[in-house]
Amino acid sequence: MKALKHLNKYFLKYRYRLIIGVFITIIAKVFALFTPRLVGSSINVISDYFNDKIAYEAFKSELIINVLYIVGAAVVAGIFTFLMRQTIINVSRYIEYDLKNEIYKHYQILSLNFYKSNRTGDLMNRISEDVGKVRMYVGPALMYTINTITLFAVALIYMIDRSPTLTLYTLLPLPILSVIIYKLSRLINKRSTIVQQSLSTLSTYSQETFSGISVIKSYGIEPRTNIEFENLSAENRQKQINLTKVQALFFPLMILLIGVSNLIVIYVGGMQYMSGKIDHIGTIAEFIMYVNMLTWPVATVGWVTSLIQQAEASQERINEFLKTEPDIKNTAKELTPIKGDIEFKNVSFVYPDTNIEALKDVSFTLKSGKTLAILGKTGSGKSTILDLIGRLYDINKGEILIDNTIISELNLYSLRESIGYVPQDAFLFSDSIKNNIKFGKEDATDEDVIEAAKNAKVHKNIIDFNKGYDTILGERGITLSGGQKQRVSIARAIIKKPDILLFDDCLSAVDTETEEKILKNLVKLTKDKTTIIVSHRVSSAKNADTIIVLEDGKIIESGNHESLINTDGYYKELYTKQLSEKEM
Ligand SMILES: Nc1ncnc2c1ncn2[C@@H]1O[C@H](COP(=O)(O)OP(=O)(O)OP(=O)(O)O)[C@@H](O)[C@H]1O
Repeated sequence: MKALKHLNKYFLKYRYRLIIGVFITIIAKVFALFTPRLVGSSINVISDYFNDKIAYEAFKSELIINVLYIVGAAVVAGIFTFLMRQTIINVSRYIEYDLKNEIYKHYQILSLNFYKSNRTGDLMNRISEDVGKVRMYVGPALMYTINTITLFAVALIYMIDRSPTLTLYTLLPLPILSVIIYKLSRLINKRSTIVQQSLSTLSTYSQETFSGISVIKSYGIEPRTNIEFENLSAENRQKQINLTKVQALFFPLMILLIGVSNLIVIYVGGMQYMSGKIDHIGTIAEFIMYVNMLTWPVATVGWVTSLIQQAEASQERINEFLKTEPDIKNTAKELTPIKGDIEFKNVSFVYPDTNIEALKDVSFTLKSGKTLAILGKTGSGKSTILDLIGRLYDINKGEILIDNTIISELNLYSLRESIGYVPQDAFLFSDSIKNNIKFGKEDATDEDVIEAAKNAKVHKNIIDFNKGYDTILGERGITLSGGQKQRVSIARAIIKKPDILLFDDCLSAVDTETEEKILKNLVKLTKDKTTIIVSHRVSSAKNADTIIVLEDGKIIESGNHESLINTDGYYKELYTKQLSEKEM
């Protein structure tokens, strides 16, 4: 129960609703238990009439009054049972909502590394399935526990009042029932978890094949994927059948145990009536009703126990993430406006998850308003430099200074707010093109959006779509070409008018002519902004104030276009090669 303590703050938050819920439950049960008493006394009236103890008129009026009471008690119990669900189950929905928000908010502050070391499916599971299991504890488990306690307390008073011996015999099979249901519930849960796991494998497999459908089709491997799906599906079917087997045992077992209890009541009650230990025959009917009313709550004790165990395990998994601290911490509480001077002083960086040393002793200075181009082979560490400027990771050695302040001492949100980042792999949300561009600046007007799209040379493409800027993009923007996606992504960054602009090889899918036009616009737009362009093309780098060439995490060349084409090395080689390609 230690993990579940996390929920106490929510119980406290909704304490008034819960207290009302408890009262309502008690009232509902008290009224529900009137029925057996009234049925018992009705049978006594009938028996008295047949034994000539009362006259016909008295018999008739007493019976009618009893029937009216039964109807009245049932109506009141029904209304209060409805209200019981409306209070306690509603509270569980509120807590579920709060807990989901708490987890989501926490996910948002966790660092990139957390997302690298945990699978998306796991993150999703903890916020959906695990929260769902915890809700069963704060809702149904709590409600059934109050229900059972109240029902037992009230019923016991009534039963002992009628016959203590018969009460003992009636209650005897109930603990056995509870233990059996507990064992069965555990088995059901175990098998349900196995079914859930197999379902999630099945859906992950289908999701992946749908996302990669073009690869599957172009390689003609549909039959192979069909067989694999069929195999996974068959495995799932078998697991579902195994689950159904134990589920099917649940109700027959209940019926069997209720039957045994009823037999005991009839036999022991009958014997006691014959021997005169029970005065009225109606008591036997009353006890039969108690058995039927108490069996389900007793069965729920076993069920509730296993619900609590599951909730405990789920909450433990949730707490594990909630307790995870972000690797990147914001130490400056005050906002720190950024001008845009960037300096790397002997920076070395090792990725914590792979231990790859991506940067080795890298130093450069970039004054605010100037442009730096970074070139180098794949895997040489270009994107890593951009990630470090956005403080997606903290460095292991050296110093990164922004406006002469160590990056970790700046307010994290001010730093990121001042950056417009265009990633290598353009990611667009399943939303309209307009909203995807506005993502960079929520209060942007339609004119701002159009201007940004024009500067990114994507406006003409957008207005060619039937719905123009309102065109909805599918998952990962599948309706756009690679180059169009890159340009929408550029528009998203420049609309923000940030002080620092980071372009990570974001013109790779654009033809050289469009690239030229975009670069021309960027020269105007980035005049007074610190800009870093990562590229594999000399054409993107040549206008930069400084160019650095990376190899294996180290700077091997640096200078400007003029100086570098006059020095033998990677840049000159690339320039000559790309120039001859252009001439061809
Ligand atoms: N998130 C990461 N976790 C672990 N290792 C990484 C991560 N990102 C990059 N690396 C490794 O760090 C090295 C530098 O990668 P980086 O992405 O900075 O290269 P790059 O020059 O931008 O490459 P490209 O031109 O292909 O984009 C590579 O060896 C890469 O495998």
